[in-house]
Amino acid sequence: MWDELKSLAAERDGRRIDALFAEDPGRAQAFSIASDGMLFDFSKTQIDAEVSAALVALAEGAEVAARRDAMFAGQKINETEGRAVLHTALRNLDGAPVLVDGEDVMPEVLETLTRMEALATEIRSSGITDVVNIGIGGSDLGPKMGAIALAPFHDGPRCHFVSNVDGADIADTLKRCPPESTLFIIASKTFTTIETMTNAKTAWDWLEAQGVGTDGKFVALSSNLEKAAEWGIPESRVFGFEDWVGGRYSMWGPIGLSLMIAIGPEDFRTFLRGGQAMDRHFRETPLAQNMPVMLALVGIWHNQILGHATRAVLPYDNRLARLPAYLQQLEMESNGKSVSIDGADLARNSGPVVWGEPGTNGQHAFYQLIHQGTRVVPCEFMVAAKGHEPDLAHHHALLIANCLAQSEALMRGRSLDEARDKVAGAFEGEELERQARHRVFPGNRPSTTLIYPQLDPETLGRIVALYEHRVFVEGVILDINSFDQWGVELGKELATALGPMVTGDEPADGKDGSTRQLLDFVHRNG
Ligand SMILES: O=P(O)(O)OC[C@H]1O[C@](O)(CO)[C@@H](O)[C@@H]1O
Repeated sequence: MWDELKSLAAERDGRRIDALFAEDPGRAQAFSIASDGMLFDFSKTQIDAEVSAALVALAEGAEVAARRDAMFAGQKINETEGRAVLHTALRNLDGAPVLVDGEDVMPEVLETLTRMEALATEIRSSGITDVVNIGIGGSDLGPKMGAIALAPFHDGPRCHFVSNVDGADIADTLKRCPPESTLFIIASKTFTTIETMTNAKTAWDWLEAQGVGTDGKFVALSSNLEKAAEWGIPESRVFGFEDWVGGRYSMWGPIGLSLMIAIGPEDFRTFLRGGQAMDRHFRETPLAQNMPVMLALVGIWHNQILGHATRAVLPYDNRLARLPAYLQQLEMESNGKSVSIDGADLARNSGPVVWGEPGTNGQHAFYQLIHQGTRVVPCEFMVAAKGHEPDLAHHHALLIANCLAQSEALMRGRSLDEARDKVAGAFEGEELERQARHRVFPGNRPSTTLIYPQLDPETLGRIVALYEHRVFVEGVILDINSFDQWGVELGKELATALGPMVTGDEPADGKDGSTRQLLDFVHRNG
């Protein structure tokens, strides 16, 4: 099927997307999927009925449906770590049994959720003014992205997120927090991550130095209950989760506690319900109408078939400002691999480089390259039909107009003739030609748009689950294990070894010339 897709791509080389709309008045509807009030429109791509059928056949050939069912059934599909992959159990609110090694995990999942809700309710009414989530990667990006996204629903204490081992992060945060009314959440699946442990210790020392003490000031979220216990945090304030919740898939459970405290248990449940609705859609809808499946297949068409190495995620929703960063971990840590599940070299490129910024800001920064650069960057637009500021509806109308204008401009472009007309009054002769050429937009650049009524907890849940399943489908088709992350290990090991060389406690013998030179600079200037 890969070869067939390559030849379909070759046959379509140079064919204009706008011409496809002219040929087929029903194109927009035919290449869109509506589900639970959201609409995913992928009609502004070169995908036509034949390509779409071949992409779906690719997914069928990779047994996406069977692998999906194996994931939901608790099979150990994370094969390099021998683990099940069951973040979906965290949003399985009706409690239908989910078995791991023959045991139903749901009673414990729901009990933990209830305990989290009790603590969140207590904290929201206890005079705590500030909550600081200390975590990194999956223990930071999800709740932080969610807290920004759901700002209109934020009626709990202020929430801060400290992740970087750079002392600037915690120092700047602590300046904004009153010690007597601040709660710290240590969020770490392993409870060994150096950044998180270093920041947690600094917070601990700070409270002691302020004369406030640490009693009742810490909560721990982890799979490593033994390590959490070493901190002396009372059991009632430790929330465990199992190893079948991957870090970057963990915001639905205990790692989401800061978000739950911010928006309240009820809205957090609504967020879970949104994720659950997307799970239902993913499990029950035929592949060709399945939103995560088609989102993944559009990505495969652009990356593995057409060779576009990056993808821009462009939310026209300022509160989704951290979504691109969240998706970078979700997608690149999951599918940035060079070996297939059986350990052989990957037959094709791994997942794309994902990047982005909210619109309209990005328009005034990097869109120049997207429109006129030599490389094609497939764009993923997102926008809400309605904002949360009824008095500022004119802002929202402008926002939507800009979002739609960008996908139209990318598709249509501007021809040399049109560019000549633009500058005809100002230049003539050779200069007119030269000036006109600078104003040509090649167009025919693909984009998709995800549109939803309004960014609320349920919609956010749907969007996050949509992308999780997209990553899963892409991983299955590429034959990648999307649930391990061995590629982060080497840097961690080398950083541990370099620590004493930075402080001067050990010589830098054996290091390469560049590393020695950089260490030398630090020693002379630090
Ligand atoms: O939650 P932990 O164990 O502190 O890990 C934080 C992050 O570090 C990583 O392991 C990568 O270094 C991520 O996968 C994870 O989300």
